[in-house]
Amino acid sequence: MHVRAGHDEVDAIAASGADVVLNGITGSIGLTPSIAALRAGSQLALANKESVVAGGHLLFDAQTRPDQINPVDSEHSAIWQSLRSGTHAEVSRLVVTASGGPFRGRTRERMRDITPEQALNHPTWHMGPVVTINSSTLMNKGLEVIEASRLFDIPPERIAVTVHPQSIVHSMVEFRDGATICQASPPDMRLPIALGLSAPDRLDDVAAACDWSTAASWTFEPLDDEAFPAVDLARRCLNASEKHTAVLNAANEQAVHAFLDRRLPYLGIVDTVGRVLDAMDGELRGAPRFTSVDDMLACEHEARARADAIIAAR
Ligand SMILES: NC(=O)C1=CN([C@@H]2O[C@H](COP(=O)(O)OP(=O)(O)OC[C@H]3O[C@@H](n4cnc5c(N)ncnc54)[C@H](OP(=O)(O)O)[C@@H]3O)[C@@H](O)[C@H]2O)C=CC1
Ligand SMILES: CC(=O)[C@@H](O)[C@H](O)COP(=O)(O)O
Ligand SMILES: [Mn+2]
Repeated sequence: MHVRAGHDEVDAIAASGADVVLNGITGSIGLTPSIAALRAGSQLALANKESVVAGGHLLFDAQTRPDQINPVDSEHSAIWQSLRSGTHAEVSRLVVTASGGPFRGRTRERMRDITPEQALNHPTWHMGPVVTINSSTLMNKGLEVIEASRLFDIPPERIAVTVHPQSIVHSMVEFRDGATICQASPPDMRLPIALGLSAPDRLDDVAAACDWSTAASWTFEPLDDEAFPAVDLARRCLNASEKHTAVLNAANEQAVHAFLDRRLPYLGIVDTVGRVLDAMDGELRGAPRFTSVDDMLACEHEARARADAIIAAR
């Protein structure tokens, strides 16, 4: 067996020219292997949403042919599958579903003393710590709106978010005639992962389908943007520039780790991200587009340093 480790080795493995490379790394550290896989001509099965959020055009410019990215994030896989029902010009809106996380229905006041243990208790999915905390703050949904807009070339104002606590409808596409097509299945990542690897073909018996022999309720409710401001913040970044979305993600990564280390209170996570964005806004608007991966890394480095300073000063 050959064991390889370290950042350069991850990039080298991604660049090996496999038919499909699945990127399931957490964080924007996943961008360079994504770029390496695309440049090598591999199909990229992408769970690492941070590649899209932090990399912006750097990711898409690395493609050697159209449609080289197979979305694996469950919502984006659902949209990708639903988009088979019509053309891009026929799409009216994308509707991204959110579980609402463990604190759905709470006011901000009732979220002041949340502990890492409480926030790591996702109601429907078993996932790694960073994405689980992001689901609880709804920052995951903010990142996913950015991801959807860029993957499917749909502007933010035509992407809705609806809270669906059962996580059965993984997202939907509304078409111009009023039809809505969704992809539904019990929450199980084996399905989008398998499709990401096998597309355009479907494999047999990957995961359980919905059970129609017992009564079930699927509910949908609006997102409470006051209690969960992360989606609005992400939309503002998406409208502003690709540098804003990279800063959003980098500051959030620092804040989530600080919360998990008990150096930051729960409400401080999104608050810190907002403060970093406010501090860097003028600078980002002055040069909104990345000139290179090094430029992206420098931008992220500053965002992380500013987030760390805000966290340390609290
Ligand atoms: N879990 C899920 O259901 C879903 C996850 N995603 C996305 O997929 C990604 C992974 O999530 P998840 O599997 O939950 O996270 P986990 O924390 O369970 O796993 C993260 C993986 O990333 C690896 N990793 C972290 N840092 C580095 C690094 N610097 N270099 C190489 N590898 C690294 C870890 O390796 P090691 O173990 O060696 O530390 C680990 O294998 C995230 O972007 C998440 O948002 C999207 C949809 C669903
Ligand atoms: C499984 C998956 O794709 C996660 O990103 C999931 O979306 C998290 O669920 P919520 O963010 O909706 O709570
Ligand atoms: Mn998701």
